[in-house]
Amino acid sequence: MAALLGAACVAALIALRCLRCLWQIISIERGLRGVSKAPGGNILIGHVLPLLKGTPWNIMAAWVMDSPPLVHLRILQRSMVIVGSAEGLKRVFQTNQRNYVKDLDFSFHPFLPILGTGLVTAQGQLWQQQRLLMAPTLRVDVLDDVIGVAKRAADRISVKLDAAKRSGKAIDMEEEFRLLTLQVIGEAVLSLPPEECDRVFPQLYLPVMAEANLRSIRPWRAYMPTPSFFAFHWRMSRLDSYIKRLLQQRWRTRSQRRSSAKLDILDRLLNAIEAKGETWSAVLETQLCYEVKTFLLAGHETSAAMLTWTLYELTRRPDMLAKVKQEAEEAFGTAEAEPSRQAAEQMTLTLSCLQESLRKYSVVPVVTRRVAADDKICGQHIPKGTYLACCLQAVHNSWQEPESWRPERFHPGGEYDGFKEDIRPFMFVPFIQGPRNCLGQYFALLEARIVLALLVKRFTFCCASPDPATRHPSVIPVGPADGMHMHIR
Ligand code: HEM
Repeated sequence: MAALLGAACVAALIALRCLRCLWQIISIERGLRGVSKAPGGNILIGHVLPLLKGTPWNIMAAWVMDSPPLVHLRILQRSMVIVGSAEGLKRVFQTNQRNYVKDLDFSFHPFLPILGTGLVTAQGQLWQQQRLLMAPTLRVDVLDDVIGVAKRAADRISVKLDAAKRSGKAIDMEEEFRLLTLQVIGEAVLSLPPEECDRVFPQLYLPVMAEANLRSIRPWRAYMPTPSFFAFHWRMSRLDSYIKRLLQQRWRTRSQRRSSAKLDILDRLLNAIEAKGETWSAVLETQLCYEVKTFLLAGHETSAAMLTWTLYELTRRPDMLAKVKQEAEEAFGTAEAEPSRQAAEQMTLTLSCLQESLRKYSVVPVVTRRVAADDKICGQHIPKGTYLACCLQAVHNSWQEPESWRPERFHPGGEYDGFKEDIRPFMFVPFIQGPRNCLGQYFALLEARIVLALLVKRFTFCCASPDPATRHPSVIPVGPADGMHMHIR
């Protein structure tokens, strides 16, 4: 009798939860009545099937461009609104930024075992605290050193390119840029030698990221005890031990390192922590481990994709390539000395090429958020609990002839300058905008300017991929679908 009563209680609790969930769905859906609905959904699973018919972010961009500025859809029980205009992004990223939190239970969920409470996935006070601590290290202090780190990486890749030139074999520049950007971030953050980066990261870090990406589309992989499940946990624990060992050693030797000429990002971070009067603890160690993995994630594939697309586009615009080479000659000279920060920052034409690739290819096509309290976006009511897909790609595609690659758009008096002043920063959002914008944007653009300038100065690249411009259908950051094979002359 007692067992029966217990079972009835459990069943009643489950039923109550289901009813509550249903009520939430109904009230959010009713609140979104005024927002145009995406085509093709059904009552049971919402718009899952139409989204699975192609690349989800391309489909979302097409929907919101057909019915701007907002489109409403449902993914299983989650009501979502696609935001596809600069005005809408301004509300979410800046004007009412605090109301739009990271959706840790949905799109970020598969990455939480890796990123934990690192900066990309942190919320509230912890985020604010960590952002304040880290912003100076990435935005100001380390930038002078990035020039040398990037130049050394370009010198190393040049040895490989020379070998490819002699052999006549095509080389996959996407893969090479991925290794290069990992080496750059490994050296800038942890002073890791390149061989160590090449040894550790492809073995431990890249496979766990690949598994997390797979879990985004097939969430059940996180719960099924398959060989990949166990391999993921084994690699995670080895990666964490490796990073934590480095952290402990650094903390012990921090006073000796302080007098050394070159401080890396970790040195600067530890100095800032010590200056706050903090002592070493397991909590601090775990937080720093998350931050290191966050830098690795945020800082390499994005930059690699930007470099790959820019190199590809330059092979198709000989006039622009000649100007980029000219700029490189001026910055580096024939002796190829390390340029000053000022000289590097004067490579504005190279910068416009990188910016135009970020616009055309929307390397990060969409970022997601959750609405903390009822709000209005572009005059439409958006209820608490709604998920947002901020469609950066839709905004980038609303420029004139969006598929054409024209760095001139970013030159003084170009298309970018022509946008109304109040929305201009939200018409170009590869790094988003506002308080949660990308902390590594200056780092990434400086690194890429140095690498690109040196490579086009030294080599001639000819595309060997049959279909190089096709974007990867399912992985963010978006690179080419099948690598970027090039012959070197
Ligand atoms: C072309 C290269 C890059 C692109 C396109 C890019 C893009 C982005 C975007 C779109 C976000 C916002 C994500 C969101 O709010 O959901 C972001 C955040 C972030 N990025 Fe980047 N990123 C790049 C390079 C880098 C590099 C090189 C680093 C580190 C060295 C970095 C570190 C970060 C961090 C720490 C955040 C989190 C900021 C916060 O939430 O306070 N990124 N990035």
